[in-house]
Amino acid sequence: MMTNRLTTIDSIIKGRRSIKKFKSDAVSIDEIVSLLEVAKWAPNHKLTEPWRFILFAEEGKEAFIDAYKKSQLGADQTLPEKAKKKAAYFNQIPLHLVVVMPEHPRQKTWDEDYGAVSAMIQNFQLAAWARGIGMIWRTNDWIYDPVFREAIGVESGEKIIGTLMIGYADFVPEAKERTSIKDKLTIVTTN
Ligand SMILES: Cc1cc2nc3c(=O)[nH]c(=O)nc-3n(C[C@H](O)[C@H](O)[C@H](O)COP(=O)(O)O)c2cc1C
Repeated sequence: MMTNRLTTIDSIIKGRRSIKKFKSDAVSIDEIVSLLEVAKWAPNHKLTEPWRFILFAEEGKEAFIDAYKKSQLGADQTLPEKAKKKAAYFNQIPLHLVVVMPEHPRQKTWDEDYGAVSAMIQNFQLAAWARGIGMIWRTNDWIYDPVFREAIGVESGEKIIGTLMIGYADFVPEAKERTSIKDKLTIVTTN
């Protein structure tokens, strides 16, 4: 019994991939909310729960894409071809979830909060993967752009940790090799 459970957890961790090609099928907002309810059980020091989320779904996706486009306008206020293509690609993705962290002024707490949000996001990715939902965690340059931040209502003193682009996978890429832990691990057994 225990072995089976561990095998399942291990295979979800190892089998999850970042997804870039999605089916057009909608993902239920309620399901995302339930997955976030699961993911919130991530370790977080002093229970700061240092996260909030903005979910862009249905017609709301346009607000996300408009914010992206606004951040990409050239000096002549035109949208470069590359950004137009990206915007069209984003439009095909069922959901966009922006993860936001309050930036604590104390470095130690900031570091702990960033660790907690990262753990929360990975919980979310894994819980979603176990239910057949894929995503990619993106940290593109424009999430740092004040134009994008303001357009989606991120306040000063908040950091966008990433955008999660979510849907059912249309293509699951091959796993990229990981280094053997033997090359990364020092074991100390004597004093
Ligand atoms: C903090 C963080 C930021 C990432 N940002 C991007 C990104 O901006 N664009 C992208 O294509 N992938 C991004 N990724 C996904 C990684 O590239 C991906 O996890 C890695 O290539 C391994 O692939 P896998 O997740 O399928 O195992 C990010 C992952 C993390 C953890």
